[in-house]
Amino acid sequence: MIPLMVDFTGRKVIIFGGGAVGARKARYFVEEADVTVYSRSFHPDFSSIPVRQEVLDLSPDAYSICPLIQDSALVIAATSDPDLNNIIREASESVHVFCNVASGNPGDVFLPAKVTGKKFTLAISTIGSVPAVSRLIREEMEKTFPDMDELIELGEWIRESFSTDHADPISGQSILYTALRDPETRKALSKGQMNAREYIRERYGS
Ligand SMILES: C[C@@]1(CC(=O)O)c2cc3[nH]c(cc4nc(cc5[nH]c(cc(n2)[C@H]1CCC(=O)O)[C@@](C)(CC(=O)O)[C@@H]5CCC(=O)O)C(CC(=O)O)=C4CCC(=O)O)c(CCC(=O)O)c3CC(=O)O
Ligand SMILES: NC(=O)C1=CN([C@@H]2O[C@H](COP(=O)(O)OP(=O)(O)OC[C@H]3O[C@@H](n4cnc5c(N)ncnc54)[C@H](O)[C@@H]3O)[C@@H](O)[C@H]2O)C=CC1
Repeated sequence: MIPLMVDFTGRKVIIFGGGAVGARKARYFVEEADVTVYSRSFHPDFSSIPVRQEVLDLSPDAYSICPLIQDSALVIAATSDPDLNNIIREASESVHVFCNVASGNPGDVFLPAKVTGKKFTLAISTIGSVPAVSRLIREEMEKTFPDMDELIELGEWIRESFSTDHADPISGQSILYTALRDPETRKALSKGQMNAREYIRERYGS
């Protein structure tokens, strides 16, 4: 399994199954992708998720599923019937489209737990074994890096303000590398961007 960040803008995501799990997956993609959900019933959460909802009783044969997924970027098999989900997975494979499977044989795509800010995304996965651990790690990351966006903004400023050949005399590493690892930087940052910049100018400025 190889992690990637994928741009789904303008891409089609097809979800089969409109239960709680289908709704969670729809919410995961809806901000970016063009999402259609096929199901014979829809969870109430769908009333607040702007996706195309198609009422359909799916029969367990790949031939009827293939036309629905042909030009999609990702298929999600989230019905409550693992056998049907497996058939959706096989249909996806036959038209060379990636497939995520909620229950049944594992698909070839897993959805991670994620922490997202303005300038970053952290994704955590146990590749299907214990999703509760992914959630635990996600919560730990949120506690450890509440200032991630601030840190990135500071990093951008350091890169603009110091030339790349200006190394820290003590560590010999670049200012960017050293200042981001300096615990005093994080302390200063907790009092604001200007405070952190002032600290870095004093500590690392030439
Ligand atoms: C394979 C995968 C499907 C996929 O690829 O989409 C999958 C499958 C299953 N999840 C199940 C249960 C739970 N899922 C969670 C939570 C999350 N599950 C997510 C992803 C994934 N879940 C993918 C693998 C990701 C990985 O490996 O890390 C997260 C990360 C993202 C998301 O989907 O939102 C989200 C964390 C969100 C957050 O950050 O909070 C919790 C914990 C909780 O909610 O507290 C529980 C209960 C405890 C437990 O069982 O661990 C069950 C058993 C169903 C049953 O039989 O009851 C299955 C089915 C099976 O395992 O067969
Ligand atoms: N991947 C994950 O993160 C998790 C997966 N699961 C598994 O995901 C599956 C779905 O879970 P829920 O959404 O809670 O189930 P659910 O029963 O609430 O929803 C299933 C949906 O599939 C539809 N459906 C089933 N057969 C159909 C058919 N032949 N044609 C058209 N629509 C059909 C139903 O109408 C319903 O809308 C379950 O097998 C569950 O064990 C459960 C928890 C977490």
